[in-house]
Amino acid sequence: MLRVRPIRAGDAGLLQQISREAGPGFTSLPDNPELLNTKLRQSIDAFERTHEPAPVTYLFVLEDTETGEVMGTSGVTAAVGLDAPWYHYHIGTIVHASHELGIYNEFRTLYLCNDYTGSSELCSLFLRPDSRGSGGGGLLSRARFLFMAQHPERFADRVIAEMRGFTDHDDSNPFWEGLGQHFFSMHYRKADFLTGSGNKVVIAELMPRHPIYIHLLPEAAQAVIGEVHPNTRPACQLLKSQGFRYENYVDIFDAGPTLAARPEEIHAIARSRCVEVVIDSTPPPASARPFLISNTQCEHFRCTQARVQPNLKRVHLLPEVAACLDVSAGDQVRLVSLPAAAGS
Ligand SMILES: CC(C)(COP(=O)(O)OP(=O)(O)OC[C@H]1O[C@@H](n2cnc3c(N)ncnc32)[C@H](O)[C@@H]1OP(=O)(O)O)[C@@H](O)C(=O)NCCC(=O)NCCSC(=O)CCC(=O)O
Ligand SMILES: NC(=[NH2+])NCCC[C@H](N)C(=O)O
Repeated sequence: MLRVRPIRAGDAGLLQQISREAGPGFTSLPDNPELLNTKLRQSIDAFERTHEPAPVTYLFVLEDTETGEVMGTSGVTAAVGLDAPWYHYHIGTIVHASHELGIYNEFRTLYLCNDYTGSSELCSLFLRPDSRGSGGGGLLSRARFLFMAQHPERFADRVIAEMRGFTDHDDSNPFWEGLGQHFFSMHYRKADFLTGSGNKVVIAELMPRHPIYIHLLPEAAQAVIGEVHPNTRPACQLLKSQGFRYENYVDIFDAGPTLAARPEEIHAIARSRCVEVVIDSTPPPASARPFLISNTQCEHFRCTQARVQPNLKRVHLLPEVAACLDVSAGDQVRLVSLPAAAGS
């Protein structure tokens, strides 16, 4: 069975492999073994010791319980912008009009801002390419919501996700070429790496702070504002189907869109509930529907998908599903129903 669990020291190799495979724009996992090991250690520490919305990242992995193979990651930072400013461009409107001359013009502008300060941020969603298209990506993405529903005191009252922006075949980004490049004379790949290595603030301080009129940017730069990387469309779709929306905030380097939602608007958080486990070897009835199910632990968090038919108080789990979740009869599990296509 596939399950999501917190990352452990033994998963260092997977993190490194993913950071190499993901390429530029996957800012949160830069290709640098030392930085990745620090992220891994901080995540282990966060599960064990942090109890409030602090600038710590919880990292999860997708594991095949039969083979022990790990094939993907996802993460959530409990609160961003509390130790260093967290920047976005907000797309606004400025009107220039002269009644006298009969001229009226609306211009779209980019405003540098810190509006998402203090939010929780979903990040680091990646499934190894040969495992895609079979439901693992959905499990990795949504498992975080059951964790957040179970441990709400650790997270903020707004959740965001910065979607990776568009890149050309040569790994360049037209928005960066049209704007950031003028202030740094550095390839997007390098600026992106510096950002992921914790230098985002240094870079941001060198970015223009005054509103930028979008129509003065090169057309290629304008065209990718709010556009996601083609490989990131499934990640975007997974969040939109959970209630996330684009509020006209984009990344200051590659103009990728940021999605946002309140926890109570996120379907898997708002609709999930806890029930008691009954272990039962009888196969579930044909009418059983796919559910996302997790245990209620923190550092021993486990989450999987299975067809079940819970009532208000209890759910019958096959022994292998209970083993996958590390739960026994009488324990509580948290569950929420999935779209029919997601849990096969
Ligand atoms: C994102 C994942 C993990 C998703 O895994 P899979 O590709 O297996 O997903 P899937 O199950 O096939 O599809 C998930 C949902 O997307 C839909 N879908 C598939 N292809 C699509 C496309 N081209 N355009 C729009 N929607 C698409 C499917 O119908 C399904 O929707 P339904 O469920 O509605 O049927 C993977 O694609 C990946 O590793 N991508 C490359 C890395 C990346 O760019 N990661 C995001 C970085 S941005 C980030 O990390 C922040 C966001 C975050 O952390 O969540
Ligand atoms: N616009 C961006 N490149 N933002 C960073 C997006 C990448 C993604 N959120 C990550 O976890 O790495």
